[in-house]
Amino acid sequence: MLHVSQLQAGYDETMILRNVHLDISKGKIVGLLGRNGVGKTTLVKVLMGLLPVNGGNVQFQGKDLKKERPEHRARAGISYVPQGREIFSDLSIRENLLLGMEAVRKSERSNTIPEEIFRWFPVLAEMINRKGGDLSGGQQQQLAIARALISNPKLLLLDEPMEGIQPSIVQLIQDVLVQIANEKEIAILLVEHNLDVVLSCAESFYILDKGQIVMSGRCDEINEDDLQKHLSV
Ligand SMILES: Nc1ncnc2c1ncn2[C@@H]1O[C@H](COP(=O)(O)OP(=O)(O)OP(=O)(O)O)[C@@H](O)[C@H]1O
Repeated sequence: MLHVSQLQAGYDETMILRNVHLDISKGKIVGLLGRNGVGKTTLVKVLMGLLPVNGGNVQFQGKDLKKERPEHRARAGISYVPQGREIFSDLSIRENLLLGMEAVRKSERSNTIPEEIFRWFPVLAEMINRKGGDLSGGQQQQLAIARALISNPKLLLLDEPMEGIQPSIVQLIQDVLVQIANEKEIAILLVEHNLDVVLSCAESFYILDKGQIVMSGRCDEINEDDLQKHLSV
C-alpha cells in the first residue's frame, strides 16, 4: 500500500533522512522506532506532504505521491495524528470530530459521526458536548485518533500517540488500533519510543538511527539485544 524507497529529505540545507525505505501493507500495523531526534517525525511529515522529498520514491497504492499536496494525500486516504495531538480546546468533542470531515471531498461530507467511532472510543460519546480542553491527556489522544478516522482513511500515521498517557489508556488505544486494522483493514504507521507498545500491537518494525533505517523485521522474530543497540541512549 505504501512503498518508500531511497528517500532523502530534510530541512533546507540540512539533510535528515538518507536512503530510507519502508513498506506498509493493507491492514497491518508497522512500528517505527528510534531514539530522540533520529528523524521519525521528519519521515511522517514527508509522508503527509508537509515536507518535500529531495530524492527517492514515495508511492501510495501504486501512485507517485512526491508532488501531491497534503490535502490531496488526505483525500487519497492518508490521515495523520501529529505528536502533541493538536485538538481544539475551545471546540466541543463533536465539533473536533467533525473537523476530521475536512479531509473528505465536499460532496461526500456528512454531519453525522459514524457509530463505529463511539464503539471504539465510548468515552467520546459520553462527553460529546464537552469542550476538548475538559478532557484528560488520554481522552484527548482518543479524540485526536477518532478525528483522524472520521474520513475513513486507508493509512493512519500516528506520531507518538502514547506519549504522556497513563498505562490503562495506552492499553485501550493499543487494543483499538489492532481492532481497526483488522476490522477496517486500515494500515497504521505507529511512531513510538516504547518498544513494548510496538511489540504488543505491531506486526513488523523499522528502526531509524541518524536518518537511516538500521534494522527492520517481524515483531515475532525480534532479537532484543540487537534492537537495544539502536534504542538505548
Ligand atoms: N523545523 C526544523 N528545522 C531544522 N531542523 C529540524 C526541524 N525539525 C526537526 N529538525 C531536526 O531534524 C532532526 C530529526 O528530528 P525529528 O523531530 O524528525 O526526530 P524524532 O526522531 O521525531 O525525535 P523525537 O523522538 O524527539 O520526536 C533533529 O536533528 C532535529 O533537530
